[in-house]
Amino acid sequence: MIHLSQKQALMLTLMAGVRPWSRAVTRALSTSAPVGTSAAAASLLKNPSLLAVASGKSLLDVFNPAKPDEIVGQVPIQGGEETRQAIERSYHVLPSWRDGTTASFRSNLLSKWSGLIQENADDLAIIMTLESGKPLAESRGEVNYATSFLDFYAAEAVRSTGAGGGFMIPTPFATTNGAPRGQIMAKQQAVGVTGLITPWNFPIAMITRKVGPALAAGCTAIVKPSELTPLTAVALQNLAEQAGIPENVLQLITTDKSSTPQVGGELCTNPLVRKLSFTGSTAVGKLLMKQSSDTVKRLSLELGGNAPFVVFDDADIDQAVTAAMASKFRNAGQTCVCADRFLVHAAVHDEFVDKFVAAAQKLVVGPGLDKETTMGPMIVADAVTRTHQKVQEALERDGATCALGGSPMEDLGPHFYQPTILTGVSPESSIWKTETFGPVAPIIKFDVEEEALRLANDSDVGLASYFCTRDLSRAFRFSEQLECGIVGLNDGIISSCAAPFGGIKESGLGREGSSLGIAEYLETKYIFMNT
Ligand SMILES: NC(=O)c1ccc[n+]([C@@H]2O[C@H](COP(=O)([O-])OP(=O)(O)OC[C@H]3O[C@@H](n4cnc5c(N)ncnc54)[C@H](O)[C@@H]3O)[C@@H](O)[C@H]2O)c1
Ligand SMILES: O=CCCC(=O)O
Repeated sequence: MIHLSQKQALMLTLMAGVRPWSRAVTRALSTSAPVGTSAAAASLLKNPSLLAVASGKSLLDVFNPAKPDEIVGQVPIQGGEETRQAIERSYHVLPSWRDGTTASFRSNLLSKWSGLIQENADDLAIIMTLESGKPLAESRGEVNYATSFLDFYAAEAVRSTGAGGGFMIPTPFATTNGAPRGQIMAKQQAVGVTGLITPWNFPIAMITRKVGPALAAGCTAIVKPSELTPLTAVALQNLAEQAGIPENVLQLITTDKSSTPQVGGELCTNPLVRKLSFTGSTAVGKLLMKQSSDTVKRLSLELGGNAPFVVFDDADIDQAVTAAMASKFRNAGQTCVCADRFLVHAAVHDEFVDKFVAAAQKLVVGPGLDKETTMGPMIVADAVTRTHQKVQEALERDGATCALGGSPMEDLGPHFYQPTILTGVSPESSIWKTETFGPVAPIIKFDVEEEALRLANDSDVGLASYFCTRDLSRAFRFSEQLECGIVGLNDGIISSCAAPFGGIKESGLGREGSSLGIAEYLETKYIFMNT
C-alpha cells in the first residue's frame, strides 16, 4: 500500500474533488468486496460538508479490524474549536428547522433518507464491515435496523405526542359562580441543539436511533461517531444531504482518540447544546454526566451491561441454545445486550452445555467480508488481550473449566478470539463480575430460582436479562424481579424500533426506540390561558 502524507492526500482530495478515504476504500473493495461496486461505495464517502471542514486538518486513518495493517479510509481530525463552530451553526439553523417546518415535512425527509439508505444498503454494509469487522450479513441486517428507526420516527413525528402536539387538561380553577375558568395546555416543544455521541459496535443504527427522533422532534443534531468507525457515519450524513435535510441541521464531527475529550467537553459544557445523548461505556457516560452538570443538560445515557442468561429446568433446551447463540455471539460478543453470564439449572446443565458447545463449534470465524464467516474479529487487539486475561484468570486462578475455545486465533490475525465457553465459573471472577464485550460465555450451575435471581441481580449495571422457562407464572414473576431495563424470555434477539430500549442502575438513563424515544427530545411546556 502506498501511504500519502496527509498534506499530499488532502491536496489530491481538493484538486480531484475526491476524498483520499474514498480511494482507499475503492482499493480495499476492488480486492475483496463480494457484493456491490467499489465506485458506488466510494462515492458514498464523498461528503461535501466534511470536505468543507477538511481543509488544513490532520487526517485520521481508519483500519480494517480483520486486516489491521490495511487502512480503509481517512477522515479529518476535528477538535473543540470545530465543535464550537458546529454548535453555533446548529443553533442558528434551529429556529428555521424547529419552528419553520411542519412535522409532516420533517417526516417526509426522514422517509426519503431511509429510502436512500436502503438503495445503498449493500455498499453501506461493505463500508461497515470494513471498518467494524462484523460479518457482512450482520452489517446488512444493521442497515435494516437503522432505517427502521427513521421509518418509525417519520411516523411518530406526526402523532399528537410529537413536537407541536400536546394535550389539554380539565381546569381545576373556577369562576366565582363555580364555572370552569381558563384552559390548561401541555405543549410539546423540541429541546433544541443536541449532541449525539455513538460507539463503534453499531456504526449506523446507534446514529439513526438518536438522529431519527431528534430530527422528528424538531431538534438539530451534531453527531460524533466513534473514531474507530467514522466512515459509515460519513456515508450516512452524505445520504441525509441528498435526501434534502437542510444544511447544518445534521452535522458530523469526526475526530481521533486524543481530540475526542475536547469534542466531548465542548458538547457537554456549551450552553447552546440543550441535550446530550450518549451510547458507550459506563465510564465515559459518568464523565459526560459530570461535565454536563454545569449547564444542566437533558441526558440520555445508553451504557454498558452484563446480561445474565438463565436457563431453568423446565426450559426447551434447543430453544434456549438458539437464543444463547444469537445473544452471545452476535458481533463477536460485542453488543451491550449480549448475554454475558449464564446461569443453568443443575438438572439441565450438562445437556445445555453439550448442545451450546456443539452449536458454537459450527461458528466460522474469519474476516467479515468472507461469505462463509459467521463471527468476525474483535474491534482492537487490546480487546483480545483483555478478554484472554479474564479467561486465563477464570481458568487458572478461579478454577473454571474450558468447554470450548479459550485462546486468541493468531493465525487469522491479532483481532481474532475463539468462541469460548467456560463452566464452573466463580461468581468472584472478573469474567463474571464485569462486562467482557467478547465471544466468551461463562456458566454457573444453580439449584433454586432464588439463587439464580440473586446472582442475576448481583451487578451494578442492569441493561438486558434473558431467561428460558415454560412456566407462565415464573415468566411473569421472574421478569418483574430482574433488575434491568430489558427482558428477553425464551429469545436472544429482542431489539426493535418499536420497543423501549435502555437500562437501569449504572446502565444508564432514558429510553431509545418506541414513542418514549421521541419524548427524550421534547420538553413539555404548561400554558395556562385565562380565557
Ligand atoms: N446501552 C447501549 O445501548 C449500548 C450500545 C452500544 C454500546 N454500549 C456500551 O459501549 C461500550 C463499548 O463501546 P465503546 O468502546 O465505543 O465505548 P466508549 O465509551 O469508549 O466510546 C463510545 C463513544 O464515546 C466517545 N468517547 C470516549 N471518550 C470520550 C470523552 N471523554 N468525551 C466524549 N466522548 C468520548 C468515543 O469516541 C465513542 O464515540 C460497552 O460498554 C457497551 O456495553 C452500550
Ligand atoms: O450494543 C448495543 C445495541 C444493540 C441493540 O440495539 O440491539
